[in-house]
Amino acid sequence: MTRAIEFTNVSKIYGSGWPNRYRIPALDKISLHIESGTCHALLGPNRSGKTTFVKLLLGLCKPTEGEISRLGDSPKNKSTLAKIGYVHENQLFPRYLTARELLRYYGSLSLIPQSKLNPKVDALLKKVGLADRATEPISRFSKGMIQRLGLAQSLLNDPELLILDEPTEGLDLSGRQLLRDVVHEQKKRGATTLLISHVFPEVEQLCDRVTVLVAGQVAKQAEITDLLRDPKSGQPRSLEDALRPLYKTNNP
Ligand SMILES: Nc1ncnc2c1ncn2[C@@H]1O[C@H](COP(=O)(O)OP(=O)(O)OP(=O)(O)O)[C@@H](O)[C@H]1O
Repeated sequence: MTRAIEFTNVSKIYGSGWPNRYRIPALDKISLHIESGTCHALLGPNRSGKTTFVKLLLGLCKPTEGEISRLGDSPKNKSTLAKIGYVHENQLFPRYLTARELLRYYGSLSLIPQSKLNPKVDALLKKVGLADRATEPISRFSKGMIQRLGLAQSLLNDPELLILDEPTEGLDLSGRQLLRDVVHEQKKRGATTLLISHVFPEVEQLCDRVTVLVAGQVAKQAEITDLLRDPKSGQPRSLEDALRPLYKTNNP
């Protein structure tokens, strides 16, 4: 198995004030890898460093120390961004564009040839349940509709790595099923999904493996099947029960 993501001894300290009067440690020498073709959950209490991990992965900020490999390359190599899809819990799109215009715009940025773009956009609008509202401006869309549009946008380039950052916020039951279908399709294609979530049942359903960050450090890494069984009694248990002790830990 190849590794889609690899962090080796990565730390990130934010500087704040002038000149860096306050130093805020967000990640502290974390090492972890994520195998290609799996769905991996990144969990942890508030301010444990999850967003910082994603920002480093996307090359939006630089590590203070350590090495990062993304799809076999450094995040400094921007060309691998074309192989990544990203969904954020609060998608911000130009509200005057229609759903179809928005997807065409992002598709052009992904260098999808024009001949393939229109059929692809129409297929994705259908997939996420927005085909009947494709020509309306996004300003008329509900939160769930915008989340669905964000999911469509993240799939335009058939991503090798799909990052889902709190993706179910605002999604109804069928939207959540859609998300499950998308993750299963990713796996079938041998593509990787990274899910950042506070919704444990969703993680139980979707993920193969889990990493829990606490106070900027890796507090646990395990197969989901191992976590869903109490090691002492052998009885089944929920992910929430398995991870509760880690969420009681105080952040720095
Ligand atoms: N741009 C920044 N400047 C200074 N400190 C920051 C910055 N971004 C994040 N931090 C700090 O880094 C730490 C980790 O934040 P981060 O957003 O990575 O956590 P998180 O696990 O995503 O939290 P949450 O679950 O609350 O979204 C926090 O103490 C936060 O205040």
